[in-house]
Amino acid sequence: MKILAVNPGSTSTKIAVFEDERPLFEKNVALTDSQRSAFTAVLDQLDMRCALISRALSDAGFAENSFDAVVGRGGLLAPMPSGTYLVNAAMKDYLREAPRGDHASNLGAFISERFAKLSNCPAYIVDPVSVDELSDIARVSGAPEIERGSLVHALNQKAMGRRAAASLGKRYEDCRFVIAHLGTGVTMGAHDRGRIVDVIGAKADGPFSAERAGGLPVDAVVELCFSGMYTRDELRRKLLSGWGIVSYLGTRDIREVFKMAEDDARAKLILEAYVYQIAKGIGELAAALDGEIDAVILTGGMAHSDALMELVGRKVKFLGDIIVLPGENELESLAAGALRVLHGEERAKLYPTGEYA
Ligand SMILES: Nc1ncnc2c1ncn2[C@@H]1O[C@H](COP(=O)(O)OP(=O)(O)O)[C@@H](O)[C@H]1O
Ligand SMILES: CCCC(=O)OP(=O)(O)O
Repeated sequence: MKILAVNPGSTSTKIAVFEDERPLFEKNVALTDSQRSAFTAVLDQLDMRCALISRALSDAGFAENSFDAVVGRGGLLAPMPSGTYLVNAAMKDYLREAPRGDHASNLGAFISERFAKLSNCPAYIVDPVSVDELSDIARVSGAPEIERGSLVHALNQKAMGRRAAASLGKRYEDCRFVIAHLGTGVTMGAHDRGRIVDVIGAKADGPFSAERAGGLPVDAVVELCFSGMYTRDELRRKLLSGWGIVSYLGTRDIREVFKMAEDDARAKLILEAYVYQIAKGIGELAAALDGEIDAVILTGGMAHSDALMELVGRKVKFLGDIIVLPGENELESLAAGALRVLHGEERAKLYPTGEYA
C-alpha cells in the first residue's frame, strides 16, 4: 500500500510517502513569510500549498496518481472521538465555515481530497486537533456561559504516549502522563490511561508559544476587544499567529532566541518567561492527575533543542521521570491510521458522529 501523508502546519506543509509503514520520502515544504501573509484566510492557501506539494512529489520522482490512500492532519472540527475519518461533505462544510478558528490543519482534509481524487483512492484524516476526551470536571470553566473544551495535538501526543509507554514496558492505556507538545504552537495534555482528560489549549490558556499569547488576563482582553484598536478578525489572527515569542523578538525559532539571549537582556527575559510558563503548565496538569504520573513527556519540534530541554527539565524534575521525544511524528501516525483501515484492523469513521462508515 502506498500512502501520501500530509501535515499542514503554521509555517510549513510536511509531506511523506510510505510503502506500508516504510517511509520512502519525507519533505518539509516550508512557506516563506510572504507566502503566508499573501492570504488572509488559511483555506485560501490551498492551491498554493498543493502546487508546492506537487512540485516536491515530482522532484522526488513520485507520480501524483499512484497512491492507495491520502491522509491529512485533521483541523478545528467539532469535538469528536479519536479515530480515522473519511473526508466527507459535512467535514468540508464545517471547515469552510471555520467556527472554531482559521488554523493550518483545516487544510488537511482539502489537500487530502485533492490528491486522493488524482489517484481515485480514499481520503482520510486521523485524530484531529479537535479530539475531545475531557473529563466532566475539566469542562467547568467558572463561567456558566463558557465551557472548557479540547484543542490539542492529539495525533502526536497519543503517538508519543504509546512510544513512551512501550519504552517503560507498559501499554499506553495503563499509563498516566503529562505530555507537552512544544512546536510553533504549544499544547499539553493530561493523559489518564489512554484518554486526554484535561488539556492546556492552543489559544485559551497556559504558556505563550512561538506565535500565540496563551492565557491572558481576561479583563485586559475585554478592554482590548472594545478599544477599537483591532477588528474582530484582526484580533483572532493575533491570537492564533501574531503574539507570543515572535511579537517580542521577531522570530519563531527557539534556536534564534537562545542566540539572541546571549547578549540581549530582553530576549533572555522572554526565554526565561517561556520556560517558566511551560513548567507552570506541566505542574498544573500533573496536579490534575493527582501527581501520580509515569512520566512527563516533552515533544514537538522545540524538543530538539537540548538547551530548552535542560531549562524545562530543571524546573519540572521534581515531578519524576522526564522523557524527551523530539519532533512531532505526525506523518508516521497519519500513515498508521490510514493503514489500520486499509488492512481492516479498524473501520473508518464518519464525521461528525464518529459512526462507522
Ligand atoms: N533541530 C532543532 N533544534 C532546535 N529547535 C528546533 C529544531 N528543529 C525545529 N526546532 C524548533 O521547533 C519549532 C517548530 O516546531 P514544529 O513542531 O516542527 O512546528 P510546527 O508547529 O510549525 O509544525 C521551530 O520554531 C524551532 O524553534
Ligand atoms: C490548534 C491546536 C493545535 C496547534 O496548535 O497546532 P500548530 O502547532 O500546528 O499551530
